[in-house]
Amino acid sequence: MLLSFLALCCGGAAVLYVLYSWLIPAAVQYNAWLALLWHDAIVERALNILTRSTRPQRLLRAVQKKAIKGDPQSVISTIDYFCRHSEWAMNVGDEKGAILDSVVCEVSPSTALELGTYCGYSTVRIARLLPPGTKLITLEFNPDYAAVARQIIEYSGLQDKICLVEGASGDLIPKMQELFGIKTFDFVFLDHWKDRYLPDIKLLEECQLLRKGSILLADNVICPGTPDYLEYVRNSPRYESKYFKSHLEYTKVEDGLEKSVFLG
Ligand SMILES: C[S@@+](CC[C@H](N)C(=O)[O-])C[C@H]1O[C@@H](n2cnc3c(N)ncnc32)[C@H](O)[C@@H]1O
Repeated sequence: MLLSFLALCCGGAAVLYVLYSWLIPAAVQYNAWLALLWHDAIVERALNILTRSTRPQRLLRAVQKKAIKGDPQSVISTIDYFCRHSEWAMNVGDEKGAILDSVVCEVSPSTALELGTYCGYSTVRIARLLPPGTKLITLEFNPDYAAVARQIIEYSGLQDKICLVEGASGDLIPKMQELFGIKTFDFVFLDHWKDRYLPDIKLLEECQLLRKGSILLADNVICPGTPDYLEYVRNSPRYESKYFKSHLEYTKVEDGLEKSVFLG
């Protein structure tokens, strides 16, 4: 009796071990729907309850513990390591980040806007490549995320190159001229909620914040996806658009960035 009970327990533990350490990680690496459900709905909530902290707070602690203060590259590598080995997070990530880096270097913008800061990963990534004198304006409407992002930006030593504004893109875009004296943006990185991409570039157009040659770079155009935005930039005579194939951050699920040149 005791022996069969022990065998049952061992069998159950073995099944759980195989599920947790092999089957689930393999499934979430390759399936978009499972990846988002597992990382965002299950693991994040469970860890929030178990650790009585939020994912951005855990990410910030990893940076404060492991990254070199004042070294943006070390902050970026620490976040990537944390997201690959401890806990996934919705940063643009290292793979798409390399594409982002090459576009920022190519544009070398004098004025730059980011929609969607989250913990400041892409903000630090972009700001470290900006020419002297350029300030990146980044918008975030979640005050808890903005508070973490401020500390990560400060830790990376790039606070003089970044202006984090708390609020919704739809409210702030029309105020760019009044708040910052911006006439047009050379570079815009879109990485906020996906249903806002299209209304916000139309707003940027309406507010005349795009000039001939302005570059828009949009993340997650495949996963979770931005079909209305893609349809617009790929078919409008006002844009010349190109897709950069990659993967959803820290997974093998297809995702990519859409680079669109505003033609005026
Ligand atoms: C995918 S995350 C950004 C990730 C970040 N760009 C990175 O790569 O490190 C999207 C962020 O956009 C913010 N957000 C979504 N819609 C927004 C809006 N309309 N205005 C401002 N922030 C928004 C969310 O709160 C979230 O923090």
